[in-house]
Amino acid sequence: MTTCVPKVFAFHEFSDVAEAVADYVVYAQNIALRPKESNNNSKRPSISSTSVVNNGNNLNAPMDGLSLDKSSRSSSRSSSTTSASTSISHQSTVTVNKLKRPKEIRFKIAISGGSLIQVLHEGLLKRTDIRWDKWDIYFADERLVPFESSESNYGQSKRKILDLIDTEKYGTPNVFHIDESLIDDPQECADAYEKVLIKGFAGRDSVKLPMFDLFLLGCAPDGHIASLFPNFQDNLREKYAWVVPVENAPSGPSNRISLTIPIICHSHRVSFVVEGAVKAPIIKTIMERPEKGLPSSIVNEGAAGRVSWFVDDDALNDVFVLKKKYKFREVGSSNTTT
Ligand SMILES: O=C(O)[C@H](O)[C@@H](O)[C@H](O)[C@H](O)COP(=O)(O)O
Repeated sequence: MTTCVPKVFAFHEFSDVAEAVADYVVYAQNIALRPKESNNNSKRPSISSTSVVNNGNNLNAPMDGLSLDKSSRSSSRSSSTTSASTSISHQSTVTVNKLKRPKEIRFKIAISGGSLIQVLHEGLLKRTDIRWDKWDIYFADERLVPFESSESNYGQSKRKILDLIDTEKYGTPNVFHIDESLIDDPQECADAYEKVLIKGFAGRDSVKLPMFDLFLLGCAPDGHIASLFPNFQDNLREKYAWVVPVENAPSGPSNRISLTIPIICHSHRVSFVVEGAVKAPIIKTIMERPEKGLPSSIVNEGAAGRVSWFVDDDALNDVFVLKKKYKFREVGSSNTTT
């Protein structure tokens, strides 16, 4: 493995980490939403947007009128054939075909569990420039426990972030969580979540691999990221599956599912958020000994140039790495290239 040096943004305090991460999230959001939005708005057919999961309540609703699933697409095709007999419906069919149903631009983000949820709670909820109604939120991994458990990544993010959004003001994000009824069967659960991803990204990237605008990860003291553990080589080497089942995890709930390394590394941006002295030894290994092949080192290498670390000074104690000062953007700005 070659040595890849990611950007490492260092902070004195936890609250500074939270503010910078929130700033970076908004920056990624603005980049994702800005470029094509003005092009598409004028041409967009009047098909209204409906959430897949509004705060996680309904996984089966259609994603939105502009990103139809396969069955919806084929039914719209067949209705265009049958409606060709009247000039009005023919006209509207032609219009829709001409416009090729431009996809609504969404900000697609994956988040992990653990302390990251608290970081996002502190950083995001006070921002006034988050366009929550444009967010599609997925989970980097999930512990297979009931949502009401404090160990559930979705459950925690719902309680600490999603339920606290002022949705009257900012709208409601689409939230894509696992199927809670499958928590006793990791393989089934992983397969079902992969289907959720396929549906959510259909058409966007030809579904070769989903491309998240931002993939947010923590890193545990044992070196696991998402639910990819250092010694689980099969999972770390997985090339084809987007989501893998994890059994007998060495820490926390033993059954989990996790998005895989190729999905993480295919993201536009990948950020690690790590704080606390307890993390210093593992950060030292990740940064100084990439040849050990810890999951984070694999991502540093696989997504080279797109990886940033938001770390407090405690977690960087005795770590030999070039620290950068994080430069806050102006609200609404997306004019930097980090
Ligand atoms: O479900 C999980 O286990 C998490 O998604 C995991 O990958 C987390 O990010 C790390 O364990 C770090 O957690 P802490 O930040 O709480 O140490």
